[in-house]
Amino acid sequence: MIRLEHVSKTYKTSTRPALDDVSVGIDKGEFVFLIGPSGSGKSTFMRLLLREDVPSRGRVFVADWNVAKLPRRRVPRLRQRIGCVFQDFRLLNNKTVAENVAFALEVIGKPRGDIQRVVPQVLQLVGLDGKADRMPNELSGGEQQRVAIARAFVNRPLVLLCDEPTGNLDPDTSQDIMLLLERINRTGTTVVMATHDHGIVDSMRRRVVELSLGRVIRDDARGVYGVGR
Ligand SMILES: Nc1ncnc2c1ncn2[C@@H]1O[C@H](COP(=O)(O)OP(=O)(O)OP(=O)(O)O)[C@@H](O)[C@H]1O
Repeated sequence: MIRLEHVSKTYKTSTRPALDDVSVGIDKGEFVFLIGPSGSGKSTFMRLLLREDVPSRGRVFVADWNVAKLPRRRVPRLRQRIGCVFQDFRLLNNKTVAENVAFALEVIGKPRGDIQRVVPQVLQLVGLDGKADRMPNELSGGEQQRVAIARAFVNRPLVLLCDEPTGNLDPDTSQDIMLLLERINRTGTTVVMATHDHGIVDSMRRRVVELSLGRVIRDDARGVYGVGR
């Protein structure tokens, strides 16, 4: 589903590469934690998958797309198939919960009838039925993250990229969000999650890819965060 082949990325203003000869393959339906200290290259990894940037060297594949080679007009289609969830939720604060989720479908031109059918379904999936008409500021942080996950998932992406999705949440709420991400993963969606959260990585025992200074220094099938980090 995702393949990086000898990928290096050096930003113009930087001397050392943000990614340095990274080769990683992620199969459909995998759940992968991307860990490493601040500046190790996790966000760069995700940005290359979304074609927000292109590698300086090497090749990036998502599904069958050679991402860096995609014509510009095809990039929206790639991004439609990749859902994104962030630490700071990034909801539209002047729209209700249902409208936030619906908006993701409106912008890609989904028919109104489809939108009215699938939005309640996905809100139920994420445990927000009954909250469709609330505004984001009337929700807890965990609930806001559920809205963000619903919005990322409503179009059934191939891949869900989660950048520190529990970074603003307390441990119990974080566990609930992880259960939700696991449920989404069980639908066959590939999940890649960048995190600094030791507790979560250690409790889930999923694949762990660790970056350090832009290099993959560990790739464990059922990993933990690591001793002493
Ligand atoms: N747009 C940019 N221009 C120049 N250098 C950048 C840019 N984005 C990232 N970098 C550099 O690339 C390296 C990797 O950064 P990246 O954001 O990928 O790390 P990260 O692991 O996601 O960090 P964090 O955990 O803090 O989000 C860092 O040295 C960073 O300073």
